[in-house]
Amino acid sequence: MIDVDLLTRYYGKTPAVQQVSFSIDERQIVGLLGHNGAGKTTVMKMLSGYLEPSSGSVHIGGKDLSSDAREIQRKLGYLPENLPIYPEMSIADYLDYAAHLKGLRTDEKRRAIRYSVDATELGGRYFDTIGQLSRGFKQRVGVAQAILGEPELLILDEPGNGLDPEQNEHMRQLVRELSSRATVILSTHIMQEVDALCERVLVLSNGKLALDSPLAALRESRELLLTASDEGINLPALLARLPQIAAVESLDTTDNKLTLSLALHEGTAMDTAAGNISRAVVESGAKLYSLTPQQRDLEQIFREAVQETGASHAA
Ligand SMILES: Nc1ncnc2c1ncn2[C@@H]1O[C@H](COP(=O)(O)OP(=O)(O)OP(=O)(O)O)[C@@H](O)[C@H]1O
Repeated sequence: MIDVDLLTRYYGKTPAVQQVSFSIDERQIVGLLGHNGAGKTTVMKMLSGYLEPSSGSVHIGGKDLSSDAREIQRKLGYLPENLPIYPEMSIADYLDYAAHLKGLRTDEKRRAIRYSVDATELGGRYFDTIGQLSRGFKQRVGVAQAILGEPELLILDEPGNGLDPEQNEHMRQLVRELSSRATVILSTHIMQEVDALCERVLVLSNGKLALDSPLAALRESRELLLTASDEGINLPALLARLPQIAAVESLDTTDNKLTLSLALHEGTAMDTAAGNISRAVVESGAKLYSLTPQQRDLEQIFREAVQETGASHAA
């Protein structure tokens, strides 16, 4: 669906985005993450054809954005970070104008506007002037224009911006619904948003791609926490000899109870490892109290990815 190759953008001499490459399949929800100034908005502007790259290319649906921008933009919905919404217009007039810019014909236009207004729950404010709306409602108007005409690709720069928790949940449901027929790329600072919505994450750091991974692979734990009775056997040494175990760390030994952290080798199936570990503990004569996968902390993973690029950037 999207192929981005060595995308680079300078503002004067400042490199905002450097040699970013990735491909996204149809109907995925991909989160674009990064600290302030990491380059998210610059990437999104380039993907939507509103900013020219200094070098590199973007292909969408097999077409080159640099030569087929108008055609691509008809099938693309873009929610910019700072909405270029006209304060003196009513929602009705603005959406009519946005639909016209998208090249929708009269009959399609009416249907598309009705769908957008219903999906963003703007019906009750349809004839209100945009300038009088709250930040959250303005954001919804921005989303309404982005989804006009059922785009195949949606680029949403901080869609949760300015929304209260209830509106945010509604937004997430809408994004999930839209993703049944569109590819969605959204930028966010909020980890719960990524957790709740995204199948894949791209992390930008200092304009470079620091991480590109399915979320499930990031969540996958390679550590188990074990508690067992302390029967005077050297359980850490015994478990360290199991082929699935890369390292054993003793966390606590109180009240005749051992707490161990067990790191598995890469590629080891959690079920196989857990079966072997529990068998080894029981056969040693100790009582197994618990054996649970340790949750990987997404915030921590992102921090590490950003630190690594920061280090290589500074080097
Ligand atoms: N028009 C501009 N002129 C000069 N520098 C710019 C311009 N727009 C962005 N930059 C710089 O490019 C870098 C990337 O900015 P960008 O807005 O893409 O980051 P971001 O990840 O979207 O940040 P935020 O989360 O704060 O919106 C920053 O160093 C920023 O200062």
